[in-house]
Amino acid sequence: MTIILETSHLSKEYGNKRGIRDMNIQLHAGDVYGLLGPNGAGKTTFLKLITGLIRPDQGAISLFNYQLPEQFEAGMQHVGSMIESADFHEFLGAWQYLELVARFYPTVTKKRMEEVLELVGLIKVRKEKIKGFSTGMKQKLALAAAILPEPKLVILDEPTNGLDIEGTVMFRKLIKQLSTEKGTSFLISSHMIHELEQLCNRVGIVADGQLKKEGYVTELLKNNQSLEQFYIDELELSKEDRESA
Ligand SMILES: Nc1ncnc2c1ncn2[C@@H]1O[C@H](COP(=O)(O)OP(=O)(O)OP(=O)(O)O)[C@@H](O)[C@H]1O
Repeated sequence: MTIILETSHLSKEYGNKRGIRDMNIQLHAGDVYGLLGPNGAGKTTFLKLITGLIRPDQGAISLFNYQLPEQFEAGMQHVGSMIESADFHEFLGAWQYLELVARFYPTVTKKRMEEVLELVGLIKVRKEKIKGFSTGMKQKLALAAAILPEPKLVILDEPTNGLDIEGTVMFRKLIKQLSTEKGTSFLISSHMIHELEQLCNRVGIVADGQLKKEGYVTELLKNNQSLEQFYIDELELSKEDRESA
């Protein structure tokens, strides 16, 4: 199995002593890996470290065999990401925004830009200014930008936040399609357990800034009635550990 992302002992502590500690995660090519955890567990921090938005205090990140942060650009060339609510230039139209993103990727054509807008359901409003977009529409545009250069790995932080049912179904179909037809790998953070159960082949449970457990969804489901039950049991164990420490 080809390892496309590996973190070892990745740690980041904010001024308030919160953050993540000793996160060791491996992603294999073709994985749809779900990072599950309650609010404040450290999921976004982990994804920000991998995408270079913040720097680690300790630990190593290898992305497509490039070491971060030293070889950041080379490592990120096959990665598309959507971390927290995208910060858009609101005066631009959706099409103009994608044109701006496309400047970083010489291989992206106008046809590809139309294709991604069609995929996320924004083709009809491509000329409208982002200022007038709803949260869900902005989320869809951020997703379009993340998949625009046909990356090998797509990193998505809470991607269905703000999406309606139709948008959520679109998002799920898109991930399945890209993963089965193009072999795209995904790293997705969410607390929507049912969503991850349907989408992912592997999940990691994060709580209190640490990776508490991980495994193949099929394996986890063998011993548990549902991923939800497994998740609740793991969080309960982690709470007991904390209380007895
Ligand atoms: N810039 C920051 N400064 C100080 N503390 C921070 C900062 N960003 C995050 N934290 C803290 O670090 C911890 C992990 O936050 P993080 O945003 O990574 O969690 P999360 O699992 O993504 O949560 P959620 O599901 O609510 O988005 C939290 O306790 C949070 O309060």
